[in-house]
Amino acid sequence: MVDQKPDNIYASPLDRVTDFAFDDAVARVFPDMIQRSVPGYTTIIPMIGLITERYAKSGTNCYDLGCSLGASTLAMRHGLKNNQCTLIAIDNSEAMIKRCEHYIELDNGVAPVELRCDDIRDVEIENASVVTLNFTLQFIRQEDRPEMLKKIADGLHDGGALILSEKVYFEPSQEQEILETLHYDFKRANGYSDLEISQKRSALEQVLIPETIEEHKQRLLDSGFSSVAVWYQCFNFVSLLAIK
Ligand SMILES: C[S@@+](CC[C@H](N)C(=O)[O-])C[C@H]1O[C@@H](n2cnc3c(N)ncnc32)[C@H](O)[C@@H]1O
Ligand SMILES: O=C(O)C(=O)C[C@]1(C(=O)O)C=C[C@@H](O)C=C1
Repeated sequence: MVDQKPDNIYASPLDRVTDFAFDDAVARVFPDMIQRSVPGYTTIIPMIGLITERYAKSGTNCYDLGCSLGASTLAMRHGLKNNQCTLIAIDNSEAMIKRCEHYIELDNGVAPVELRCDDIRDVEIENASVVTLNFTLQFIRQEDRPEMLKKIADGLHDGGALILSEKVYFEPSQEQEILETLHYDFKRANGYSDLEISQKRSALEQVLIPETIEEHKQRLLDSGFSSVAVWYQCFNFVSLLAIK
């Protein structure tokens, strides 16, 4: 078993809250952290498998960009049971990749998985039928996002799919306030204290930059995708399916 712990990273008062990073401490608590923090995560993961099954084509590559511990990777792998594809999972956090290796070893899927520790902005996307960005693009600098999405669209075959899950924000601000409040209610219902919520909020402020659903849709269309649908939303977390 890979050792994993409950998330109490922000439970005690910190003198100074530093920027959130995907380091060893986060990697150790990550399964607990993401499930308790992202409304709908436990629904989105199996649906990534289902979407992969529909769009994957034998003889192509499937990519999971920002794979963390491989939850989305393994969902994709299970969706590949009827296809001969190579699954390429990439993350630039060494702590995540080291642990991800163990989770992949423990899994009984058959599709070969290539695990790479690399910056997804620097890797080539080629001969692809399915690409997943499950809560990763939000951590990429905004000015780098158009090029990243254009590279993905260029690397996909016609009819190929990008699954893009993101935290989003809303305009007008009243809508934002309602959905953000419900997100914090979700965290509280999952056992996070007000202190944990506020310290994590400060840690993420400069690191996780959400955009509106409209901005995401327009940029995907501008990047070369022919259609974009929101297939899932819970509060301020959404998942889009973009088809080339
Ligand atoms: C919220 S997690 C992704 C969760 C994962 N996809 C899942 O479904 O469980 C975001 C991941 O993106 C990775 N990441 C952020 N920026 C990256 C970059 N430029 N290149 C590669 N990975 C990156 C982080 O290290 C982190 O593991
Ligand atoms: O928005 C928040 O408050 C979160 O905790 C979200 C979020 C995410 O969307 O990735 C941020 C960091 C961790 O990876 C887990 C969850």
